Amino acid sequence: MGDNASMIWNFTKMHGLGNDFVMLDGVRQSIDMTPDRARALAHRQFGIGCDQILLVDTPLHPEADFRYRIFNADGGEVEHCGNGARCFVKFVHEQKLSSRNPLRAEIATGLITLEALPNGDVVVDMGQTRFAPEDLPFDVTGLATRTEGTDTLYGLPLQVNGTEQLVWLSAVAISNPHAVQVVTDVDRAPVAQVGPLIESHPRFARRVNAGFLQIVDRHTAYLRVYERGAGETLACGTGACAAVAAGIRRGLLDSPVRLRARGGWLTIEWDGSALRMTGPTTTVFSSSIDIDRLVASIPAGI
Ligand SMILES: N[C@@H](CCC[C@H](N)C(=O)O)C(=O)O
Repeated sequence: MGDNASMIWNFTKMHGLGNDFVMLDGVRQSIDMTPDRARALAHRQFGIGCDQILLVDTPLHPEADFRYRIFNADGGEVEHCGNGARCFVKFVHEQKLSSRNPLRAEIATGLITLEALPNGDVVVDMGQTRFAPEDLPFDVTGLATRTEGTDTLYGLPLQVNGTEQLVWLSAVAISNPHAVQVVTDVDRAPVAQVGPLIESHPRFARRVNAGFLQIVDRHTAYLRVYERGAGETLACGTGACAAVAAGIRRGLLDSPVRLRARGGWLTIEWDGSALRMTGPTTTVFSSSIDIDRLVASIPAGI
């Protein structure tokens, strides 16, 4: 158990398809998370290194087994995390916080159900999917629109290398905001160049996760995501759900969809309301860290 005075935090490093996490048990140790602390833990050179931090805690909701909070590598707290949700289940079971299966977890936007399968994969009922621009929020005033299937696409003008390009985006909220574009070849998609322009575009008041989706056939797709607050990751679970929902609405995909992220494969099922994500999780190691010493060790401006 962590000692409050010395600020030693026990943690476990995990990943879901290479989207990596520092997992913290806030049930048996007292964790006061701040943006500075989250950034220090996530720092690839000075800290442990991760895309996100998950803080597991006792629930406030009477029907939940646990509550967990999610922090991006930039220190910002966010609504949802698909790969983190799967890691949460394995973490709770391995740390013997609970042997319950399925589990009910409280996240910032409500309750979700998660289940460990006999093969070790975890299936997550991802909760509400929304498509109205105000759900992200996405200010679409004056933007060109186009209808494809049952989806509305918004033409976002971007300056790329001094040239204006119109990028057609599906708007999807899986609690957290996603802007998905279809590309012909995900390996050649300009994720590093265009991703940050979309992620921080002023029309997305809370910024956005930018997805690049390649359709392979009606049940197979490839995806890369430039994540809000973390940059391109090897996989993004909510991004996968958003991309599949957008692909189905656009008439390009049918459920179930096998989706390949750079770090591996997920299965996404969507019947127009319930959205389920199934995939693996991995525990890397557990250790402990003096959080205040870590924060103090990072030079200003880095
Ligand atoms: N990697 C996650 C998503 C984490 C949050 C995201 N970067 C955001 O800011 O909304 C996933 O697997 O879903």
